[in-house]
Amino acid sequence: MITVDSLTRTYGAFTAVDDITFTAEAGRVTGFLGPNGAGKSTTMRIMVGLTPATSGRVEINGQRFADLPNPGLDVGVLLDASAQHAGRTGREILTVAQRMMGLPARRVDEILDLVSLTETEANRRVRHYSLGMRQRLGIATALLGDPGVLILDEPANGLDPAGIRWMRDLLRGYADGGGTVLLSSHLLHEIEVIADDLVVIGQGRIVAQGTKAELLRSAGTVVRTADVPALATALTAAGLGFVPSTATGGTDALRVDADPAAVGVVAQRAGLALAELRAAEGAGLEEMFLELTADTQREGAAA
Ligand SMILES: Nc1ncnc2c1ncn2[C@@H]1O[C@H](COP(=O)(O)OP(=O)(O)OP(=O)(O)O)[C@@H](O)[C@H]1O
Repeated sequence: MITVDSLTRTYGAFTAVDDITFTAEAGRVTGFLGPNGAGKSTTMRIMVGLTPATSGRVEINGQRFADLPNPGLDVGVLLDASAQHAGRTGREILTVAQRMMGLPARRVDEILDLVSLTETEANRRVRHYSLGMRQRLGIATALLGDPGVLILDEPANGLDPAGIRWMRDLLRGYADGGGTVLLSSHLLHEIEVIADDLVVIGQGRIVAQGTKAELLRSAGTVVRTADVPALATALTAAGLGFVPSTATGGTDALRVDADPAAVGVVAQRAGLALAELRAAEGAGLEEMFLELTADTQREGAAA
């Protein structure tokens, strides 16, 4: 379990992480989601002692990272897959880590097998690795000490669809076995399929958090009709909030902050024919993400 308590990090007058509090639970995959520059990497760097917090604290299974005697046995970390020594082979990098953690030599072969890096690939220098291979090696290093907690910053970056699927299955199995997984992404779709819980951050502040199911539920209803202005008038008269929806791919839809039954009643009373009426679910989460972070984005749209 990872506990983040009132964490703040400032750089001069700039607040990169602004009083954030959340928990990543054991047995669950927690997605840490936010647009570029939101503060995800800074938070993760603080978690593993690479950046000091200005205030607040982080505990990993009840202990500060700095107090863990052999951190690799408690927490696996992948912050930047390209930050590996380019002149070493994958096997050498894992062997150094294996020795530092005091693990048996056979663990290197086990882990290479687990991340599907072949013998030939393992003996190649990292400068010749593709980004996807670097991610696999980074995940291998994180998993080497069989830790109970994984902290992964954008781990799907550079993986092809089969690689993403592989990683998803691996992390799912890890969490199902009782592990804690915290993974960040600025891509909602990447995280939506794998996360059980979501923490959404924008401009250093948490803008939403909860189980994925809860956040999906709160996404409302997508409703499509040929006469959007009339529907908008009826919804306003009924006191229901709404925004234009892109979920249907057209401009003839709204997303309403109410359940489908309530929206259906409003439409029926207004004598409007509906082409579509459904819970917003996955599509709604994307809109919610864009909406939640719209005020706080620095670098344009998130996905
Ligand atoms: N050492 C530093 N000095 C000054 N500002 C910094 C420093 N490190 C990070 N920042 C700023 O803090 C903010 C948060 O950066 P961070 O890297 O944590 O964002 P992020 O959510 O990980 O973004 P991305 O998805 O782009 O990786 C950014 O505006 C960044 O420029």
